[in-house]
Amino acid sequence: MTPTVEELIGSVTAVDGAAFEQARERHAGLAKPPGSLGRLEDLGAQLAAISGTCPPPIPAAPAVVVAAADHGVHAQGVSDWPQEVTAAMVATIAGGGAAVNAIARAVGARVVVADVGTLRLGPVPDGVRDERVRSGTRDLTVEPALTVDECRSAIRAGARVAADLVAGGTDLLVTGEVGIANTTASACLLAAFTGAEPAEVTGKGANLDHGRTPHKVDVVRSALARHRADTGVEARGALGTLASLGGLEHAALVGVMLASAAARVPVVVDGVITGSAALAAVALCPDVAGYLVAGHTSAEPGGRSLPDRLGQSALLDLRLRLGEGTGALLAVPLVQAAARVLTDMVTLADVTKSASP
Ligand SMILES: Cc1cc2ncn([C@H]3O[C@H](COP(=O)(O)O)[C@@H](O)[C@H]3O)c2cc1C
Ligand SMILES: O=C(O)c1cccnc1
Repeated sequence: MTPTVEELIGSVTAVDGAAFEQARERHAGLAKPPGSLGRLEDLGAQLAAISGTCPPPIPAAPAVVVAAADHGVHAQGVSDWPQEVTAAMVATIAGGGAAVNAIARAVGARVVVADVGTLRLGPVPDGVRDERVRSGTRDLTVEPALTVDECRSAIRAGARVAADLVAGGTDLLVTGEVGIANTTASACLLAAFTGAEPAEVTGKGANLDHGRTPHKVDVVRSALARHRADTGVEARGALGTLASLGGLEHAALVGVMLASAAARVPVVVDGVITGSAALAAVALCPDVAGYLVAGHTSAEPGGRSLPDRLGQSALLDLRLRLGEGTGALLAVPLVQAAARVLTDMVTLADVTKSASP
């Protein structure tokens, strides 16, 4: 039985501050000038806090969950791509030919693509996990994109996928997504959860014609106005806000993050889309924040929203703006290296012992 959203939230405990301090102390004594491994030292300490052990386990079996769904807001002309591209990309990922597959192979990660709500007439193809909640969202400029019940179902779907992976040995989760028009829903979530102005978090997504970005900003602004007039972010709470403005893939990724955190498994977060889902997850369950690693800084305008909220610098900045989990996957070797440093290195005392005559 999949836990309810409240049960999922209740099963997440804060990361272990004592293990964090132990890792900090260990780093100070390793065979290097203290602090010289910079961001990698912070990451190693975070991994220790997540596992509650120092040294932390070295992640050996990473997996990316690519959650896929369509968006009613596409009707507002916010993407230059037809919605059929979402289902086509899902099939491409299942066939192993997308960017996420190439990069996952390079870093030794498993790829799981889950359809949580693409527009499709036929059955979900082989190799795609069928977790469909409904066919796309409603137009979020007109009405809430999802009912709270639909949002809960999508969160639970994502949690099921993550829990199954963890049960099968996955020890590092990576978030990915596809969904034409989902950078618009993401901009709405980023603005709602950070208080940023729509123009600060709305970009060209998958190459929206430059002249149409101001229209996309207007769409985000009117969606936020509609949402506030409906009931307001405060009144609806994090779940209501996610349902009102988010996509099925955003909600599913919230479930992935909750279930991973509940299992004390780190989650590497990708760009603005999975980042906006992460902001929703943290708003729903603040203890999730300790389990999240900002994989890279997306080149989209909202690329720094999640790293800033987590108080982290993202691990990579490669000017990526694709999604699918690509940037987060590229950061996987850094996560493994951060754990390995704490496991493999000898201490400064060992070095000075061997230096003495
Ligand atoms: C062929 C193709 C592959 C993609 N893979 C990820 N995205 C990315 O772009 C989409 C969001 O951009 P927008 O909001 O502008 O539609 C999402 O599917 C996202 O995953 C893709 C987009 C396309 C076109
Ligand atoms: O940062 C992302 O996740 C992103 C940016 C543009 C298009 N698709 C995804």
